Amino acid sequence: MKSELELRNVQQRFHARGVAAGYITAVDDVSFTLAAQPPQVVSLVGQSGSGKSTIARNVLGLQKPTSGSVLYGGKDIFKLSRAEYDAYRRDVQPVFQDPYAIFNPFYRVDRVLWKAVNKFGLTKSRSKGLALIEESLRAVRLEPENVLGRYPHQLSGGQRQRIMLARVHMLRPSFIIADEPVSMLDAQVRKHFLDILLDFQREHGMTTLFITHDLSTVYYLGGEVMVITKGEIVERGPVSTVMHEPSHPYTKLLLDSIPQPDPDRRWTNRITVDELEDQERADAKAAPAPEAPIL
Ligand SMILES: Nc1ncnc2c1ncn2[C@@H]1O[C@H](COP(=O)(O)OP(=O)(O)OP(=O)(O)O)[C@@H](O)[C@H]1O
Repeated sequence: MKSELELRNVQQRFHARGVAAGYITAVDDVSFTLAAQPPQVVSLVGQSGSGKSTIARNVLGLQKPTSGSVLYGGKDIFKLSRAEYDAYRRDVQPVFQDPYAIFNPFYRVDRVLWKAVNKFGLTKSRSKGLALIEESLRAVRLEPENVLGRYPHQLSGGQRQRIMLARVHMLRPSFIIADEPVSMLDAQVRKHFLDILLDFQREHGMTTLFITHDLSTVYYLGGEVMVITKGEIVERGPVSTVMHEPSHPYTKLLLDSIPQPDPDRRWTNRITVDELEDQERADAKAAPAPEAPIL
């Protein structure tokens, strides 16, 4: 049975100097569910510092929330048995922004793929392992002879990212947690990467949580989107609805801040959270005063 990933009232605080409380709340009472079936793409979009990566780290079990829980198949991931944890680690796969940090510069890139074959016991035979690696490289539109045997610095950023996707393809997880995976890639390579994720959804039934600050990427992927600001998810819905009829003022500001590719229309709408607060204060002032309670 395919599992479900759920965040239930997750709060993440970090100690911080120079703030009165002595801590900041990076993630504030966040709850959402990601279903493995039907496979879906859910984007989590928000500005820098809004808490996106912290949520990714919570989901991946890299950071235990201060309170609340992360559930996989209904069980708290921080309380899994060894065997359950191993199953979870295989079924929920990360893809990060900078795969260069994951590759060891002294080893050929093949090692990352062989490690997955061996760690998860995909096959014991070397020839079958190689066949699996080659099949997965082709699935992410890489020619094995062009990448195998090379060192990480001999590949482009887009090729390194696709090697990480080949690893995902071999493991066939139910969930991919992709944290800003395309922000360092140019438009063409970015599109390739997103198309592969969409293939994974359609052909292999994988659900992706796609973390980004870029609304055009969210638009391209489709599916659902969750909008986060200051650690709180303020809106969730189908991408087309949220983009065309945003219900939260922050989402409206985020949409207004998309640069226009028109040289005659200069992009002046820079968005800041302070600006949002100013606008909220102005709205509050403009709103009619609440009626006096009838005593
Ligand atoms: N380990 C940590 N210790 C202290 N503060 C942290 C830690 N990790 C994150 N933070 C703070 O928590 C807040 C949310 O950070 P987070 O990295 O989750 O945001 P983000 O939306 O992913 O930003 P970006 O898009 O820039 O990566 C920020 O104020 C950040 O400085």
